Amino acid sequence: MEILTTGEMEQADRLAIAGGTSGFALMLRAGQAVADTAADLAEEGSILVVAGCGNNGGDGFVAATELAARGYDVSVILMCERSSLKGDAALAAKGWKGPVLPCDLSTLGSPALIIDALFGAGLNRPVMGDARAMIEAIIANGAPVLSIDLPSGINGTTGAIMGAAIRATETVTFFRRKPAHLLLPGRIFCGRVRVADIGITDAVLHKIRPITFENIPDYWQSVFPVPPIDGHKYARGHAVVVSGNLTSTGAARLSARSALRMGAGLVSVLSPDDALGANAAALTAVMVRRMNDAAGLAEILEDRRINACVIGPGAGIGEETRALVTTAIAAKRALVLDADALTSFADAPGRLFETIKQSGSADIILTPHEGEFHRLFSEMIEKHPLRSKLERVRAAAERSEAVVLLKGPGTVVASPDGRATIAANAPPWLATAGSGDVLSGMIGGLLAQRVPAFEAACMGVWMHGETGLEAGPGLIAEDLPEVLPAVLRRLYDRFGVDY
Ligand SMILES: NC(=O)C1=CN([C@@H]2O[C@H](COP(=O)(O)OP(=O)(O)OC[C@H]3O[C@@H](n4cnc5c(N)ncnc54)[C@H](OP(=O)(O)O)[C@@H]3O)[C@@H](O)[C@H]2O)[C@@H](O)CC1
Ligand SMILES: Nc1ncnc2c1ncn2[C@@H]1O[C@H](COP(=O)(O)OP(=O)(O)O)[C@@H](O)[C@H]1O
Ligand SMILES: [K+]
Repeated sequence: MEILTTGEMEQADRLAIAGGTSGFALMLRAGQAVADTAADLAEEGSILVVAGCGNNGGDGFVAATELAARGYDVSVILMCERSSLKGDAALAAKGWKGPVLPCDLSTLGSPALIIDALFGAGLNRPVMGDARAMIEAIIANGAPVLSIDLPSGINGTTGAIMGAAIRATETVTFFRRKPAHLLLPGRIFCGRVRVADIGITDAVLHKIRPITFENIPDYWQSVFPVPPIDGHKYARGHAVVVSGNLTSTGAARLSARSALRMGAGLVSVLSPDDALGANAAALTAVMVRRMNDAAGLAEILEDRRINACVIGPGAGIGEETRALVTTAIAAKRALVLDADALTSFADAPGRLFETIKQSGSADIILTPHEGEFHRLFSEMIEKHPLRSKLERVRAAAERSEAVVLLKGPGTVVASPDGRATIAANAPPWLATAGSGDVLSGMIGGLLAQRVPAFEAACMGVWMHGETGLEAGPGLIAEDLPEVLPAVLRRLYDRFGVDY
C-alpha cells in the first residue's frame, strides 16, 4: 500500500478536485468518517471538538454537525475568530448551528471524547503560544482523543514532534497513510490508525507515482519465491555465511540456519581453521567449509552455484573483514553486509561505496542498526541533521548505491532508485541479542532464491517481524528460525499457493 507525503496528499486532493469532486465534498466525507469513528469510541457522554483555523478544523466542524445530528452532546472550541475561517473550512463552520466556544483552556470539562481538529497536514512550524497550551491541556485532560488526519503537533511527512503533540487514542486519516502514521515517534502518537475512503480514486496514484510503501506482503507478493514442482536444491540457491573465529561463531550459525529455513537449497558456514571444530559440532543441515582469508573466499566463490553471501555477524572488525567484503563484491554475488562488515569500514566508508559503485552490482544490501548507520553515514547526517529516518535511509541508499535497511522499531528499507518501505509489524521483544543475525540470514536465504535485493530486504524484514510475533514475548534469537515455517505456511495460504 502506498504511503503519501503531505505534499503528495495535497496533489491527490487537487487531482480529485480537478476530476470533478469538490474540495468541500471531500471534507464532508472526511468529517463523516471522523463522526463514524467517534461514535464507536464514545457510545455515550459528551464530545468536545477542538478546531484549528485550517481545513483540519473544517473536518472537525463537519464531524461536530454530523454527531449532533445523531443526538450526541457536542461542543466546539475554535482556536481563532470564526470570521477568519476561509474556503471549505468556513463553509463547514456554517453548517454547525451550535455555539462556538472561544479558546479557553478552562472550558474543556470532562468529555467522553475529544476530537482533535487543530492541525493536520498544514502544520508548518513548531507549535507555540495558545495552540501549544491547548495541546498541553488536551493531554492533561485525560479524555480519549480521536485525531483527525494526524495527532496535532506531529509532522505528517517526518513523524517528528513539532514542539508538542497530542497522543491520540485513534487517528482517522484519509485515502492513504502518511509517513508519520508509521515512522516513530509519530506512530506512537497516532494510536490505532483508520484509513477512510473519502472518494479519491486510486487512479490519481498513476499521476502521483508514490515511491514510499508500507512493508506488507501485498508489496512483494509478485516476487515471493515458491519452489517449482520440478525443482532441485541447487535451483533454490546456495548461500554462504562467513563465520568469525572461535570466540564468535554463534552469530554466523544463527544466520545460516535462518537462511536455510527461509528456503535456500544449501547453506554453508565458511569457517576459519580455529573454529572449524566448534562450527562442525554445532551444525547438521548447514554445511561447514574451511575458509581462512579473502583468497580462500575467492576460491570458494569460483563455484558459480554459490549465489548469495552474508558477511558481518561475528566476523570481526578490521582489514581481514574488509578484504572479505571487497572479494565478495568483486565476485558479484548477491550480498548482505551486516554488523562487523559495516563497522570495518567506519574509518573509510567511501572505500566501501566506491567498491560497490565499481562493481556495478545491484544486489548488495547493507543492514545497519542506528549505531552502524552513524558509523557509515555520519558525514551525510551532519550535513542534514534533521532528516527523518525515511529521508536518511533513502539518502544513504543513494550515497552507497546499495539497498540500505536501517533496523529498529519501524525498519526502513530504501533502494538507490528511490523506492522505500516502512515496516510496522515487529514487536519490541525482537530487540534481543542475535536477532539481527537472524535477519541477515533470512535475507541471504531470499537472495539465494534469486529474489531481487530490494524486495528480499523488505520481505526479510516483514518475515522477521512476523517470526517475532509468532514466537512471542520471551523469545530468544534461536526461536526465530524455528517459527519461520509457520509464517511461511500462512503466506502460502494467503497467496493461494496450492501446496
Ligand atoms: N481538499 C483538501 O485539501 C482536504 C483536506 N482535508 C483536511 O485538511 C487538512 C489540511 O488542511 P490545511 O492545509 O488547511 O492545514 P491544517 O492542518 O488545517 O493547518 C493549517 C492552519 O494551521 C496554521 N498553522 C500551521 N502550523 C501552525 C503552528 N505551528 N502554529 C499555529 N498555526 C499553525 C496555518 O496557519 P498559517 O500557516 O496560514 O499561518 C493554517 O491556518 C488535512 O489534514 C485534512 O484534515 C480533508 O478535509 C480532505 C480534503
Ligand atoms: N523496539 C523495537 N521494535 C521492534 N523491533 C526492534 C526494536 N528494536 C530492535 N528491533 C529489531 O531487532 C533486531 C536487532 O538487530 P541488531 O541490533 O543487529 O541486534 P544483534 O546485533 O544483537 O543481532 C533488528 O531486526 C531490529 O529491527
Ligand atoms: K489533528
